[in-house]
Amino acid sequence: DSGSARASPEQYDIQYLTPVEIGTPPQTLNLDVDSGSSDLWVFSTEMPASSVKGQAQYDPSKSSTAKRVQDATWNITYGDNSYSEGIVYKDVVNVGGVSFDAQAVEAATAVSQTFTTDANDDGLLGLAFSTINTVQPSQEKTFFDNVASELDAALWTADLKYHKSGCYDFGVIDDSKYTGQITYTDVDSSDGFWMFDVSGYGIGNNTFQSTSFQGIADTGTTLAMLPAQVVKAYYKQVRGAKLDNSQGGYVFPCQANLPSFVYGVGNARYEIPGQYINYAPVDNDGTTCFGGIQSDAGIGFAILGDILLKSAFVVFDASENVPRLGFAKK
Ligand SMILES: CC[C@H](C)[C@H](NC(=O)[C@H](C)NC(=O)[C@@H](CCSC)NC[C@@H](N)Cc1ccccc1)C(=O)O
Repeated sequence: DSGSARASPEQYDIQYLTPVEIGTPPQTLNLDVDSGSSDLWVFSTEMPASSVKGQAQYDPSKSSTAKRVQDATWNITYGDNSYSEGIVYKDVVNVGGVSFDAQAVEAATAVSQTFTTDANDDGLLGLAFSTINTVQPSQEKTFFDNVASELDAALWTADLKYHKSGCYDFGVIDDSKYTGQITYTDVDSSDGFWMFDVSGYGIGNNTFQSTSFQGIADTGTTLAMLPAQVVKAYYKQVRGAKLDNSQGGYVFPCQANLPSFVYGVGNARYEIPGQYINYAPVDNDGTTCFGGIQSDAGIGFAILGDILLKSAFVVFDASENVPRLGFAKK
C-alpha cells in the first residue's frame, strides 16, 4: 500500500497543512504533519466553544467507528510553549489513501492561545517516534508506526515547497520528485526525534566548513534553528542585519540581498536559496524582515525546520533496524 497527500502552505510558509479523513463517514480536518512530535491530536467537540475560532472539529458522536479509550488522557507542550491536552478515541484515519482503522485520535479538551488563533490548523499529526507519544496510562503509536507494516516500504517522504503546495508520500519514493542521488545518513532516535548529523555548512560562495552538528528534521517547525556561531557568521554577510531581541532573533532590511546557505549531509551538499531565508516582514511597511535562519541556543541541538527542508526531497526511512534520513536535490 502507498499514498500521497498535499502539503499546502499557510502565509509565509509558517506551516503546511494536510487534509486527513477521520471517522465514518469521513470528517476531513487539515492537520500540520509534524516530524518533531508524536501525537495525532485534533480540535474536537469536546472543547469549549471559546477556544475554537474557525477550526474544523472532530465530532466522535458523528462517527460510527469512534471508540472512546476509557481513562486515557494526553497533554503535550511544544518548544514555543504552546500546548494542548485532552482525551482519546480510536477511529479510522486516512491520509492520502493510506488508512488505519484503530488510530489513536487525541481529541483536545483544551489548547493554548496560539492554536486557537490559527483558524486553518485543525490539529497536528505527529510522525516522530512513538516513544514520545504523550497518551497515558498506555502510550499510543503514531499513524506511521501503525501503517508501516502495510506499506510497500516502511518510509515516508516530504516534498515541501517555497510558497507552493508540496506532498507527503507514504510507502513509496517517487523518483519524479527529485534529481540525482539520495544521500542517506543514520538517525539517532533515542530522544524520539529524527536526529542526525549535519556534516557542515557554507555561506554563499565561501568555503564549506566541515564542522558537523546534530539536528532534528522537524516538518512542524517553520524556521531553521542552527548553532549560534553558524548563524552569526551568516548574518555577518548581510548588510544591516542585527540581532533584535525585541523581535526574538536576527532581522535585516527587507531589500537585503541574502546569500544562500549550504548544508552538508555526509559528502553531499544542499543549498537553501537566499530568497528562502527572507522569512517575513516584522513591520507593516515591510522595511524590516525576520530571518529564516535563527539560533538554536538553549535547545541543545539544531532544529532543521521547513526553511531548510523545503530545499530538498527528504526520505524518513524506518525500513531498516537503524532508521535513516535521505536527502536529494529537486
Ligand atoms: C522542548 C520542547 C518541549 C518542552 C518538549 N516538547 C517537544 O519536544 C515536542 C514534542 N516537539 C517540539 O516542541 C518541536 C521540537 C522541539 S525540539 C526541543 N517540534 C514540534 C513542534 N514544531 C510542533 C508545533 C507545531 C506547530 C506549532 C507549535 C508546535 C517536551 O515535551 O519536553
